[in-house]
Amino acid sequence: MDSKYSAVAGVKDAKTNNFKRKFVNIIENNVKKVKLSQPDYKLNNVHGTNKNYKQTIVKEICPVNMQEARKRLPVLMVRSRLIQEIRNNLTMILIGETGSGKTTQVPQIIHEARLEGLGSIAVTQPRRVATITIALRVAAEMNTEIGGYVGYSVRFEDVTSPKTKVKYLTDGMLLREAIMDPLLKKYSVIILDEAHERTVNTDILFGIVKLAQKERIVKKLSELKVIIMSATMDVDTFRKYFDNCPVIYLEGRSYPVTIYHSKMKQEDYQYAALCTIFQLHATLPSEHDFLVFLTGQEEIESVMYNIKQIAKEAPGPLIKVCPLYAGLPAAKQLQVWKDPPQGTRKVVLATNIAEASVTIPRIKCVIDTGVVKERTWCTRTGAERLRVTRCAGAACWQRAGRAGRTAPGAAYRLYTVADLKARPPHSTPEIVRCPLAPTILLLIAAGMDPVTFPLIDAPSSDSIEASLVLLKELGAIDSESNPKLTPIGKKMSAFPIDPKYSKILLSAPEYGCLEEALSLVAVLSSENVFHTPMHKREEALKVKQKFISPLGDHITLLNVFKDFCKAPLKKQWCKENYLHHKNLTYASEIRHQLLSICQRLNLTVSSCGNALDQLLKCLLCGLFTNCAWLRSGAGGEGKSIGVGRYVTASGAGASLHPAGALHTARPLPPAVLYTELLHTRRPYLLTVSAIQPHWLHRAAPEYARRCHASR
Ligand SMILES: Nc1ncnc2c1ncn2[C@@H]1O[C@H](COP(=O)(O)OP(=O)(O)OP(=O)(O)O)[C@@H](O)[C@H]1O
Repeated sequence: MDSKYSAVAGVKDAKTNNFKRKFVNIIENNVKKVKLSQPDYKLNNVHGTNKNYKQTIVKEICPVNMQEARKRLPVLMVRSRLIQEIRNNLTMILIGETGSGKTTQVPQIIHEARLEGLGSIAVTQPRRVATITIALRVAAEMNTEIGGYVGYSVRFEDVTSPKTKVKYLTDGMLLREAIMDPLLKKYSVIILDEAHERTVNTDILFGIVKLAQKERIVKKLSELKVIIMSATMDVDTFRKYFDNCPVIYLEGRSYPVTIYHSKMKQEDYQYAALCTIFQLHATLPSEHDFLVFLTGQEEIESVMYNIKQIAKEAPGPLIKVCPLYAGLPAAKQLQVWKDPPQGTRKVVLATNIAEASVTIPRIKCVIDTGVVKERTWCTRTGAERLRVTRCAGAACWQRAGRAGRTAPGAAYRLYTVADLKARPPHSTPEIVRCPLAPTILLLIAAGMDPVTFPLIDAPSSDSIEASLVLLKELGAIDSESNPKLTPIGKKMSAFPIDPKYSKILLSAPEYGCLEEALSLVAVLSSENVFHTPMHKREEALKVKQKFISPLGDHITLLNVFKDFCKAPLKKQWCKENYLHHKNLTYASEIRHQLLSICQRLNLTVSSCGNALDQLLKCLLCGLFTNCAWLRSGAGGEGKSIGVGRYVTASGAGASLHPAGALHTARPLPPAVLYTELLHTRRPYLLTVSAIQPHWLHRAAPEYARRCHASR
């Protein structure tokens, strides 16, 4: 709320010189001016699982003069040299400025020179939205339909065909393909893009492709070329890891980006962002769209609300605000690529999902707050901590690189030059700060040894051990040393979801509740279904009451999903009930896919009807490590750490989240099952249900014994 008031105060200031004096000062000047030209557009044909939304954005992704623009890209200037290098080397690192054409052009260059031979080209991306938009762009550039020669594959959506030669896919999807075929035989070229991001999946893929290359030589199979790409990566580390492979530096970028730095430290980055937006808004033409980097959904919604309020009074053209964050339904994410009506400025408020790879045409100004919300995991307590932290230098350069892609641009950094210099150049790899059980299961399923697997940066042995213990207790592996998949582990790895969730599905027939378990796991694997707009918060919470179950959040979610499935006019129904229509639709698509895997595995699909405690018992089979007990004394006791009314099995203190169904329950249940333990300002248990403590013994006897012994 504070930010709202300070922002509105900012508007009042904006009408006085006070505002200008205050915020013009934050910028250091260094301007270049270049003329812009406006492209005209045509609509291309696309197909996919959701035709409509892709058609609405494709015209912005594929302007008619695209081929002209392509020719000017720096990567095409060195086309023949690049072809030669790729021919001569099995592995290479390609470094080129943001926007130089690596992601969209290198696969095309390879394909045009037929370097892939009979195989195909895989290009990985860390993020879904980038994967889809880039594939659409490349299909248009190659004048072919998406899903034909060019396709993409993201979780729960595969738009490829046997014809596909250039396939964009998320790193997670390529990892899943590696389980089925660790030698990745259908590919002759694999491009691992945005290597600097160091997601767990990409880090594992580095090892997988390295091993596959060697193995294919030993087995006298066709060779596998590997290209590692980024604009901002730690070259020495990668080069060493890839046996001193050659590094190709690509000079030049599409258009210049002028960088402005704040002259002084900004105490409130949201306020500084708002002021910068309106300062630029008052002076720049409406075709200059803005991209503002913020840290998360709540912050984006709050800034969005403030912009809309301020815009009513501020000088300048009309404003269209577009949010862009991971939890937003895919179709809404893609709306960001749509041009606003003429005379209107688009202001995109994004998290770091828009930081790398993407090109949003018309973005001429990037406003970078310099912060990111980072998730870390504590091996000992199993708690995930979400905290806002300064992003690494590489991320700052990536963000600036989102401007200057279709015309010259500018990046306004709300932090000082000294601050930038003090930042670590690269972020800590995800693999050393995340739970590893899902990844280790995939590695074992692909026949690899998780302990000796070659990694650039190895996670701590504690972290690997904790994950192996969890997999053993889930029944996925036979032992922690020299682990092999059990029959149930093999089935678990068939599902593209966390092993805790696949264990729930595999246990459900025993509890007669697979119908309900499928719905719930689908909803939990989708994004947040509740829509709580800031300005209608009270009303949204009131409407939510009708779904709330005294048993807790899981059954509440199930109630929502069941009613959604029954509603004849789903969109309208969601609107009236403050629910995200797209996220629920996505959940039903996920359910559909999970159901077909269950049917393939011959699982009995039946319903537990009103005996919903069966479902909760079944949930415990996968989420048994996520139990918490009510503290006996007000201040807590024993070995618990931190604050909160509950203590988890690992001794972490936490409170029920205020948005949860059990928050106001009295008396509070003595034991609960939670889906997530999240540490934001304080530790919270998220998506919580009441359970009976003795259920744990049947659901996970081995764990219950260990847990009992240590309590
Ligand atoms: N959707 C799009 N709309 C308009 N232009 C686009 C689009 N996608 C790509 N381009 C153009 O192609 C250029 C090259 O994009 P590409 O993603 O290949 O660059 P890159 O070198 O991989 O950049 P990064 O390192 O930031 O990922 C962009 O700068 C832009 O001019």
